[in-house]
Amino acid sequence: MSDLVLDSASRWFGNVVAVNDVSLSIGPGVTGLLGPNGAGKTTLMAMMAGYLAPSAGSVTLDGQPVWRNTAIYRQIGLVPERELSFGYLTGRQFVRANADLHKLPDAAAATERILGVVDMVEPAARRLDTYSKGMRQRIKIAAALVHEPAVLLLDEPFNGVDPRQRMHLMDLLRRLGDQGKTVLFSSHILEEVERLARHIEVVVSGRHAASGDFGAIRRLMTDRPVQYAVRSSDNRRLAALLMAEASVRAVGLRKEHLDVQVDDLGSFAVGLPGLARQHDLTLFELSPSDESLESVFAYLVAR
Ligand SMILES: Nc1ncnc2c1ncn2[C@@H]1O[C@H](COP(=O)(O)OP(=O)(O)OP(=O)(O)O)[C@@H](O)[C@H]1O
Repeated sequence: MSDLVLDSASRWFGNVVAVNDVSLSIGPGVTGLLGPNGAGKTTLMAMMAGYLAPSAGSVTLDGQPVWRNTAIYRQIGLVPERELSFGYLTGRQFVRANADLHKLPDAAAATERILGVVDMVEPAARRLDTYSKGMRQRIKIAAALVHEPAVLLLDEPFNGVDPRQRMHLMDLLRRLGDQGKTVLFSSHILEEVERLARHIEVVVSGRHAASGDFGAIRRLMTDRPVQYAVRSSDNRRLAALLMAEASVRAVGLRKEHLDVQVDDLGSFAVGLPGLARQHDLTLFELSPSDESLESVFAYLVAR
């Protein structure tokens, strides 16, 4: 099974609400936790791993509360975003220390086994401070998996990792998901999440904003109204023409340009040049005015 369930979970720090009334359920396979910086992803993962108590609501694994539950800690591995602070240890010593902390009956064998899984047997004799970013991620994953937990949580595992190592890491996580582990990784990059996750949970400003497979999330993001700045040889006349277009939701006449809110991006972009030509207008500029990821997320929250 291995279902992680958050039920109206909140976490605040003084008067900062980092996680606000989040309810969601994460099962076996790979799930992506998508959200912009500061959305509360790290706080959510710390609560899921039992490192932080929820201020309200609950976090359970297969019905058991995670917080202060040693039996449940054995079922969970967390790969934090922060860098390793034991650069003087070899990869093998670092993983072994984690095996010892878990009091594994054969810590040496468990260490060798997991070094093999993450493909780090050969570099394991070297010090951590000689590793590339991708290798550091893999050794952190080995340390989080050495006790064979059913759940693996990874905070921004691909940040700063080069493309080849990223593929390697993605393959590893995919394999773990296929083996039936519950794998949850956070990211602020939609493309990254789309490539790997069977299921996506979106959080924005501490709130749960959306949930679904990548098709559903992509549709939510591309079907949203988009605002364009348009400049032409006669903005006033173009505004009147645009108002009659089905794909246009609103037009604002500014000093130098038009703000055009578009529902259907595809047909607007295809139709605009023809419309201008037909009425002898010249287009000088067509540029999206709110394409930041933050605005996409803001739309999802406001729905
Ligand atoms: N220990 C803390 N004390 C005070 N505020 C905190 C603490 N931890 C997190 N916060 C605040 O809670 C909010 C969510 O932070 P969190 O780190 O969980 O977000 P995030 O989505 O992981 O972002 P990032 O990817 O930038 O780390 C932020 O406003 C942050 O400043």
